[in-house]
Amino acid sequence: MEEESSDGELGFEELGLEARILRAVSKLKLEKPTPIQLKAIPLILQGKDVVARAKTGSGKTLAYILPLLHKLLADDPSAGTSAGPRAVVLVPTRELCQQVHDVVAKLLEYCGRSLKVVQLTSSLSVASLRAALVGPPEIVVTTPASLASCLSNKTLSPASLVSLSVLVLDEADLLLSYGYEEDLKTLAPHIPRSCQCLLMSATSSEDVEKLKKLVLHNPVTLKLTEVDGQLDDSILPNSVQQYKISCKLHDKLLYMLVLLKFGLIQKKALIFVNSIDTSFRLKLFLEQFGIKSAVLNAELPQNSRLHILKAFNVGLFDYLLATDDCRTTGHHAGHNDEMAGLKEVDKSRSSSDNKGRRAQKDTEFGVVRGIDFKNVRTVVNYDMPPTISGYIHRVGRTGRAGNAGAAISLVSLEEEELLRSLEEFLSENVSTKNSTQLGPFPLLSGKAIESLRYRAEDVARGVTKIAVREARAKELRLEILNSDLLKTHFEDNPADLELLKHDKVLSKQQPASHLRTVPEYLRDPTTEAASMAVKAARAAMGQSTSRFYSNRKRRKPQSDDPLKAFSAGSKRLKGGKNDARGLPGTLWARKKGEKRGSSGESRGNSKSSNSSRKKLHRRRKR
Ligand SMILES: Nc1ncnc2c1ncn2[C@@H]1O[C@H](COP(=O)(O)OP(=O)(O)OP(=O)(O)O)[C@@H](O)[C@H]1O
Repeated sequence: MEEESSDGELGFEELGLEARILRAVSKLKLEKPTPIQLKAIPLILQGKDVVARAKTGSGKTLAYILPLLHKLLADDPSAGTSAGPRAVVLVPTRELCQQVHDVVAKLLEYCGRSLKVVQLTSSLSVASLRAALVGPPEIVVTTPASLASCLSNKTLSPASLVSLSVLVLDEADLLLSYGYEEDLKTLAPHIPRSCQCLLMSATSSEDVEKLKKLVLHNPVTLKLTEVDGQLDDSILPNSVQQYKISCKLHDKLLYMLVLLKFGLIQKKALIFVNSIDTSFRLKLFLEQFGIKSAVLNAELPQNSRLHILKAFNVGLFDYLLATDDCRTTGHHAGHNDEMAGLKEVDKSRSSSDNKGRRAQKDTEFGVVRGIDFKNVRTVVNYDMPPTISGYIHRVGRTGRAGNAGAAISLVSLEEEELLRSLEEFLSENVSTKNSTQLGPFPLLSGKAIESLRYRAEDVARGVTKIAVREARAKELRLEILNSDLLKTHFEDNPADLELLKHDKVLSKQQPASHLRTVPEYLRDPTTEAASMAVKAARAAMGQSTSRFYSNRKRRKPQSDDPLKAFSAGSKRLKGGKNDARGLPGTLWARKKGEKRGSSGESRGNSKSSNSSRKKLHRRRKR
């Protein structure tokens, strides 16, 4: 990789990790450490407190987990059991608890030694917390609130933290904005002085500084800028191309329809909206045109959310409409401070109101922040996020681990101010790399938009406020009904993801069949060529090797990008209309060997799950 290429050809073997970990890494099919892993792992192995700041999707999780496991595995098993956990990983959301827990569990399985890892979240009863802490487990993954409540309700005695040898604050830039300041202050005095503390974050902010002071001792600070001694200030992966589309607010449904119906964006796509109602409006609208999608928001029960994330990750549906928790209704952050967005968020959440909010709403939930979505090729901002940090976290859900991705923002007149601030921020804070600029989206022609306008406006009129309210209530009812059953069912059959469909049709009326296809007379040859370009790009999979896998310097020809090679204003693709060879080496090609719905999870163990399946189906029919 050009900008992120790292120290020569160093591999995991040269970082000082022990053999069992190296075996696990190779089973995970990781070829080379990412830049942040290269820098952080040796320092952590030396026992230093480390603050690691690296962009979204850069592999920070393994940067701390691998040396953490090394340290625990190296301990003498004959030394007897310790009073409490040896390592605690603090994350801001339950989804992240699950994610980090799963990564650790997988590695431990491959390492072949039975260290115990548990996750503690506030959804667990005191009895379940007690059961989880029996042993005690060597590794606990939790939110600050859950750990603090374990201490206060005595499920974990403060004295047992004396055996703590590693504490990790993951997604540190989010921990305070999620309202955990008081919890962290409660925990800090119980952390032994000898405990090694690690702080991982995608961005820097006053919050990160505060946390650093609260728990770290004389840490080494790593910023991506310092990796390789190269100037790389980007806070977003350079493999993500950013685009903007200006349109009227009431035309957003139409624009979205054109992008999806004409296949102008690469799947899978994560589409962000700022309110739950908007996500249902969009869903109801799209399903009239035969385009299925699922919604994800903080209102859904936790089991459903986890299931939706898993189903999306394995490719059971292509479009996920996510309402993220922007935590502010105010305007964007000032552009001079990188994390001003988060500060603004903080102001809106004084610590005194955190407890109240937690009771009303599931605040251990962030929909997407830090979540490692697999193979998301496009992020769409249907609504512009109200803060710059929100933009960075959204866009960071694509282009992960050096894969190619695109971020497209639909910008209405009302949102132009936000866009201006964002662009100003990017130009002031980010180096001149092309990926940091928002260019016009080239595959969309005025003709394509007008061709679907009449139909779109007609259907949009039918998606009334009442229809949205009903669909939202129906979805919630169904998901609550499913939630408990999902829990027991998936404990027994974790791979049985297809059992529930999250992209089911919610409209009362079945979509009209004539809206599913675009008739010949509405088709626009230029847009069809653009659509073919996208398809060809997708078909040209296997050409793109993750940037992290290669330490060799690679050239990235601009013309490899179909969005650059093609403009809706021109009639032809450079390199031939249907010529997949002339298409995307980088931007839109899928990762080698990647197949739809085959991210390593099988499609279900049908025998053992038949009765649960029937039960679930009976419930859903009712
Ligand atoms: N050395 C590696 N080679 C290839 N892929 C890797 C490597 N290390 C991690 N990955 C993959 O990169 C993806 C992103 O990693 P991770 O979730 O740790 O990113 P992150 O830096 O924590 O991002 P965020 O700040 O958004 O949470 C994951 O799918 C992970 O499996």
